Amino acid sequence: MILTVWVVAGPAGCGKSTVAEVTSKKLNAPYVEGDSLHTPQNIRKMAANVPLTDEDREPWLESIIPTCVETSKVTPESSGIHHCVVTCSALKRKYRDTIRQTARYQRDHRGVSVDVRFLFLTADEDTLIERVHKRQNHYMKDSMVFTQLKIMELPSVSEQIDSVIINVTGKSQEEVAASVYKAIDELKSV
Ligand SMILES: Nc1ncnc2c1ncn2[C@@H]1O[C@H](COP(=O)(O)OP(=O)(O)O)[C@@H](O)[C@H]1O
Ligand SMILES: O=C(O)[C@H](O)[C@@H](O)[C@H](O)[C@H](O)COP(=O)(O)O
Repeated sequence: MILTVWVVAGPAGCGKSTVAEVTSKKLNAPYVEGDSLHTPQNIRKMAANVPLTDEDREPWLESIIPTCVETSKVTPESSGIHHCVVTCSALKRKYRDTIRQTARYQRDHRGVSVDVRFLFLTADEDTLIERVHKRQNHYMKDSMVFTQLKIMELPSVSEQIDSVIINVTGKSQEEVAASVYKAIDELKSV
């Protein structure tokens, strides 16, 4: 049994939730909204325009894979290939490495084989600001985009084994979906 977790990553407004829905339909897989895994303290901080520290992010990042395993209802006895989709900004290499590490932990200590794949969405600053501004009922303010872009590290060449970068600037939702399907095919075969 293998569970592939598709992490739809990138800064606020890049289209994570939109792409996660498309990916979840394409793979007939459950979809976990990563923002729902934050502690109330983290949400209060972000709503007050205070960027999270790495210490704040750690328990959140560590909860991503276990939540996907639980949501997918896979156990060491399950058979076949399973998929789960989750949104998580995962802006820095070390955040993605934490997610990769928690996947290895599932295999080594829980007997559940988890592969992680990152669909990393990026867009120019103006696009992100405009989209976050339009988002309703969300705790993130548009100014948080600036701090996110400051710390963001696009997946490096050495991460190409499990990650694809998709620049969504100027692309319609249909064009983004087409790029996502292509990336899924590429990453399925590694
Ligand atoms: N390709 C696109 N072109 C234009 N608007 C988009 C596109 N993808 C998403 N949006 C819109 O941008 C806003 C942010 O998208 P969302 O999926 O919530 O991003 P995120 O989850 O990364 O914050 C939403 O209003 C959404 O409808
Ligand atoms: O779409 C968004 O509103 C953001 O991407 C949001 O998901 C936020 O990024 C995280 O909740 C954690 O914050 P960091 O990106 O600072 O780790």
